[in-house]
Amino acid sequence: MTPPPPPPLSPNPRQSLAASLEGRLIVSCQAPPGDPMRHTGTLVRMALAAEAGGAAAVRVNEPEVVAATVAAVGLPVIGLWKDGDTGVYITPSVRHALALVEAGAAVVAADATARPRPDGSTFADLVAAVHAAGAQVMADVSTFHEGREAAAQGADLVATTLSGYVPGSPRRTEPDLALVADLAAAIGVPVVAEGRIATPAQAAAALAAGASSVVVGTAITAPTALTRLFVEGLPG
Ligand SMILES: CC(=O)N[C@H](C=O)[C@@H](O)[C@H](O)[C@H](O)COP(=O)(O)O
Repeated sequence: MTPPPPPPLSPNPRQSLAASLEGRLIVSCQAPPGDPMRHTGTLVRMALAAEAGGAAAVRVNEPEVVAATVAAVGLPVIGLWKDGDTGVYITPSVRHALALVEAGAAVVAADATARPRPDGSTFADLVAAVHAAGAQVMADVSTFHEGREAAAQGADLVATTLSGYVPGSPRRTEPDLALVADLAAAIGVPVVAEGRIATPAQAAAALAAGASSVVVGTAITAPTALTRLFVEGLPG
């Protein structure tokens, strides 16, 4: 009797998530404090629209919104938890990170700059805790050095999110494609281009610079900021 065929190899979830994002768009569905769009049901609808439009994943703020998005949307959810707006405010502690995993985030995005974290932990502590809980980590960095360190500390993805937004990182109006290119040439984990990508051409340029995927937020999901841009562009 011929033996039964071996069971199919179980896919490595880490590799399969990275593969599902390769060359694709991630939509950041967030709204700042006080914005009329900052409403869980509204943010979930933004994520559904991103899914309908062909996005590969969504990036979502706060555990409650992560949980509601996971329940309604069939895409991987990259969760972050913004707490405050100075210093380390994107998923600043291990507690914040684990709350996002508990809410169903497949990936936790967290500040991976060298600045002190409020719970005294290191970025490596956060990576270890998130991995032990079964999720992956996207390191939000502002410089090449931080990106290389984050990869060495076990980050699964490195994103240019904080370039231009921390002390010592010059304010910019354009995406930091030089940082994308430098990181992509130097580190062995996927580099995500994020921050000020405002057009499809800029998204394509980010991929050409070596990004494995591209996050777009404001240009897709921020009607208040976009309205203001048009209003300020009018004469008088
Ligand atoms: C610096 C910071 O706190 N960035 C945040 C990170 O989650 C969001 O406010 C941005 O909207 C997001 O990075 C996407 O960028 P853009 O909206 O430029 O496409």
